[in-house]
Amino acid sequence: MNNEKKPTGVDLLSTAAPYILPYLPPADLSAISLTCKTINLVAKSVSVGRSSDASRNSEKHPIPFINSGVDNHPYAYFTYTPTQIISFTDNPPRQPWGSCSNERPGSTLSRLKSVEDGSACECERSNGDFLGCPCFRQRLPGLIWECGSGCMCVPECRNRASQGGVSVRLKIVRSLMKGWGLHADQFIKDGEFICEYAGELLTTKEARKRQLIYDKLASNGKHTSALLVVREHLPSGNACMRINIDATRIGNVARFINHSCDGGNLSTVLVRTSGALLPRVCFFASRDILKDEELTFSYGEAGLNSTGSKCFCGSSCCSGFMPSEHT
Ligand SMILES: C[S@@+](CC[C@H](N)C(=O)[O-])C[C@H]1O[C@@H](n2cnc3c(N)ncnc32)[C@H](O)[C@@H]1O
Repeated sequence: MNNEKKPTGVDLLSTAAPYILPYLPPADLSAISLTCKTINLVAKSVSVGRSSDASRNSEKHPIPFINSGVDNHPYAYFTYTPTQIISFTDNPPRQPWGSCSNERPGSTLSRLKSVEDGSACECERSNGDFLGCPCFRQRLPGLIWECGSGCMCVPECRNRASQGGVSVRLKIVRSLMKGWGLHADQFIKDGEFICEYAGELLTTKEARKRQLIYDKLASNGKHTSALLVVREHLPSGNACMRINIDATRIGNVARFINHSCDGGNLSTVLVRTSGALLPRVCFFASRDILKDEELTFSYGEAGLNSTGSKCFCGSSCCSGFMPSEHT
C-alpha cells in the first residue's frame, strides 16, 4: 500500500510560485498577489529581494533601493546588464529578479582588482620589447586606453580598472523632487572607478525615435528616461563620433545618476579597450566622495536646449532648469 500523500493544489502552487513570480513586472506581480495567501507571501518576498539589490547579484556588493517614506515606490523595474549591449528592437527578454535562489557569482565573475605597484601588467613587454602594448601608445584628453583581449596581461592588470563591474559600495536613494538617485555607501577616493554607463547601444536614428517617445511620456510627468549621448572628438578635430546609450529599459546602476549644474562629483570618460571596436562610457570620481553623498554629473548645459523641466540639483550655480539633449 502506498502511504505517500498526494500533493495538494496549494502544495504545487507554493513549490512553483518562487520560480515563476520573479519573472513578473511589478503590475503583474501586484495583480497576482491578490489571488491567494500563498501567492501573496511569495510576491512579498520577491519585492523584498528586488529592493535589496538592483544589480540582481551581478555586481560585487548588493546595491539596495532605499525609500525612507518619501512615497510608495519600493524599487525601479528594468532589465539589468553590467555592460553595454546591442539594442533590442522588441521588448527585452524577461529576466528573473527577486528570487531567493539567486546566488552572488563572486569568484566566477572574475573580479578585477587594481594592483598598486603595476608589476602585474605584463603587456608592456612583447618579446622583451617594452612598446608591445597598444594601450600605452595613445592617450588623449577624456579618453582612457585599457588593456583588453589583444594584450598579454593578467586580469588584475591595473590598466583594466573599468572592466570588473562595480566594486565600490553604492545605494539607490529615493527623493521627493528627483526620484531615485545613486549615492555612495562608502568613502570613495578621487579618481576611483565607479561604474560604466551600461545599456542598449543605439543608432542615431533609433535614439532620435526613442527620445521623441520619451519626451511625450515625460510631458505627463510620470516617466523618466535614461538616454545618454556622448560625442568622441576625433584627433583631427574636424569630426566626432556619437555614442547613444539607452539605459531606460535595459541598463545598470548608472541609470540612476542625477544631473547637477555644477558638474557634480563624477567625470565622464570614454574607455577604449584594446581589441574592442567600440568605446565604453565610464564614470570616475572627480574628487573624494564621502559616504552617503549623492553621485552626480552634468547632463549638459541648460541654456537654449532646456526641456523646461525644473532642476533640483541644489548647487549654487543651478540654472533652475534641466538640460536636454538634442538627439
Ligand atoms: C537618468 S534618470 C536619473 C534617475 C531618475 N531620478 C529616476 O528616478 O529614475 C534622469 C531623470 O531623473 C530626473 N532628474 C535627474 N536629475 C535631476 C535634477 N537635478 N533635478 C530634477 N530631476 C532630475 C529627471 O526626471 C530626469 O529625466
